[in-house]
Amino acid sequence: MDRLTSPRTIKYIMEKYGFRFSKSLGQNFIIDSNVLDRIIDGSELSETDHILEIGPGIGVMTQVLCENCEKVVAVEIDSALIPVLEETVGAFENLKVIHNDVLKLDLKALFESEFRAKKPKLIANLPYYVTTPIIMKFLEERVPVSDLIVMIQKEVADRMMAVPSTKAYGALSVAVQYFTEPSIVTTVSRGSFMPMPNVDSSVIRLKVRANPPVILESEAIFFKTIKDAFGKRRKTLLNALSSGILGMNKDQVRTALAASGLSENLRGEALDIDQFATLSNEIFKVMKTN
Ligand SMILES: C[S@@+](CC[C@H](N)C(=O)[O-])C[C@H]1O[C@@H](n2cnc3c(N)ncnc32)[C@H](O)[C@@H]1O
Repeated sequence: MDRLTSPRTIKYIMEKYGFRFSKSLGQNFIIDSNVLDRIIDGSELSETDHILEIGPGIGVMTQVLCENCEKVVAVEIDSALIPVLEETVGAFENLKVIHNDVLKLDLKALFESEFRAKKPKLIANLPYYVTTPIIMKFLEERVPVSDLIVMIQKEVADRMMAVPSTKAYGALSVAVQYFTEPSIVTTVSRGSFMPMPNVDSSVIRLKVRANPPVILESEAIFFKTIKDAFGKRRKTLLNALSSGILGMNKDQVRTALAASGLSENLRGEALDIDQFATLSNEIFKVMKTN
C-alpha cells in the first residue's frame, strides 16, 4: 500500500471531505516518509507489538503501524477525521479507531478491554501543549505501557534528556529520568509537516523502567523536593526548600542538607537524581521527627 505522506494525498482529502486543518488541535501532518522510517527503526517495532496511537490524523503513521505490528488502537478527537481514517486505513483488521479526546478517555477501561494480553507501546504526535501533560499522566498514574514514543517540541525533548548543571536541566528532566530511560529517536525539521509548524521537533523514546533507579522513603516528598528546588531556580537549596510546598523551616532544611552531605549554597540544578533521592530521604526523616 502506498504511504499517505504525500502532500497530494492531504490535498485530495481536504477536497473530498471539505477538511480544514485545526490549529487548536495541533493538526500538522507528517509529509516526510523518511521521518516515518526513523520512527519505526527507533521504536524497534516488531510484529508482535501492540500499539496505542494517539492523534492518528489522516492515518500516516497508523498505516505503517498496522503493517508492522499485531494490534493498533488509535484515538482521534476530531470527528472530521473519522470518515477519512475509514477510507485510508479502515481496511486493516488489526486496527480499532476510537473517536474521543485522550484526556477524557477512561484509560483503565480501555486497557482492560484492549491491552490485557500485552503492554502496548504508546505512539503519539499530538498538539504540543497536551503532550507533556499526557506523558506525565501516563507515567505518574503508571498506565501499563512499555514505551512512550512521542513527537515533541525539540526544546522540551532536550529538557527531558538534560543532565545536571545545564540550562535545560529541571524538574521535568528528573521526573522523566526517574520513571524512564529516555533517548532521542530523531530530530524532525518543521518542513516535514503540512502545514508547517513554527518550531522544530524531536521524537523521544521513553522506555518505562521496571524498577525506579533510586530507593525512596516517600515518592511524594521526592517530587515535592524537586518542585521546590527548581521552583525558584536562582535561590540556594536552603532558601528554596524553606519557602516552598514542603513547608519546612530553615533549621529543618539545614539538618537535611547536612545529613545528605550537601552544601547550603548549592542550587537545585547541581544535584543529580541520586542526590535528590538522598536529600528527600533525609527530609522525610526530619519531617518524621518534628
Ligand atoms: C500533529 S497531528 C498528527 C497527525 C498524524 N499522527 C501525523 O503524524 O501526521 C495531531 C493529531 O492529534 C489529534 N488530537 C489533538 N488533540 C487530541 C486529543 N486530545 N485526543 C486525541 N487526539 C487528539 C488531532 O486532531 C490530530 O489528528
